[in-house]
Amino acid sequence: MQELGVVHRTITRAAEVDVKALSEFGVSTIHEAMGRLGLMRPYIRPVYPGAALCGTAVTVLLQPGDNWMMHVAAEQVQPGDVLVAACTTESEDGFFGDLLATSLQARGAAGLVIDGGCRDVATLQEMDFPVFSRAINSKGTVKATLGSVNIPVVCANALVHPGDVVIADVDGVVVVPAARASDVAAAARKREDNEESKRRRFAAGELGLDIYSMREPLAAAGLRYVD
Ligand SMILES: O=C([O-])CC(=O)C(=O)O
Ligand SMILES: [Mg+2]
Repeated sequence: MQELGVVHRTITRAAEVDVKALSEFGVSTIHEAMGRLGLMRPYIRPVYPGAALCGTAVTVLLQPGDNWMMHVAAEQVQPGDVLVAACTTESEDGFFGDLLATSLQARGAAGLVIDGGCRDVATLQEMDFPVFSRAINSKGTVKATLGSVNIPVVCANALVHPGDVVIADVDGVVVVPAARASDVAAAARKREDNEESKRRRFAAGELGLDIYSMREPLAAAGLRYVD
């Protein structure tokens, strides 16, 4: 996050096949599958119900109150990319709205994750352009200060390199490093299959106490039942 005034035009995106594989899983499953890593802070929320996205990161570092770099970043977006916008300091300004969304959508973007504010939300919902932000805020921004595009950024506590896979749904936002995308997708599949068998047992009335063999360790820990 140190390099200002630069646009990296060549980035290595995660393989399409891995992005597609990851798109089949929810954020919680992927976060667990990668060893409980990669989550953004939970204050990043979808701006409308049902918003969800999965794609490769194009990153942008913004200055507070200034969305100049969003327009610079738009040119670097390719179909299937998710724009990930970090800010040099905490800011809830309305950096993004339906005009920028129209531009990104025209370039095939899969959505936006921004550690800042977003506006024009009703139109974004109509457009079905998924945005995850820290605030919904009408407050306008100027175009005067350089940031950077496609540098590694920290967005809501998550380190994001250009080309990483970003997945967002109602549970939150998770970032999978491009080099781990294939392994994490395989681990997520395994986890989901395992959960499905547990789901069936819970539905049939079995208790977690028995499914997870908890009775013995609970007794060893001194748990007493009083009738
Ligand atoms: O224009 C801006 O600065 C942000 C906005 O509202 C839009 O993109 O529609
Ligand atoms: Mg607007």
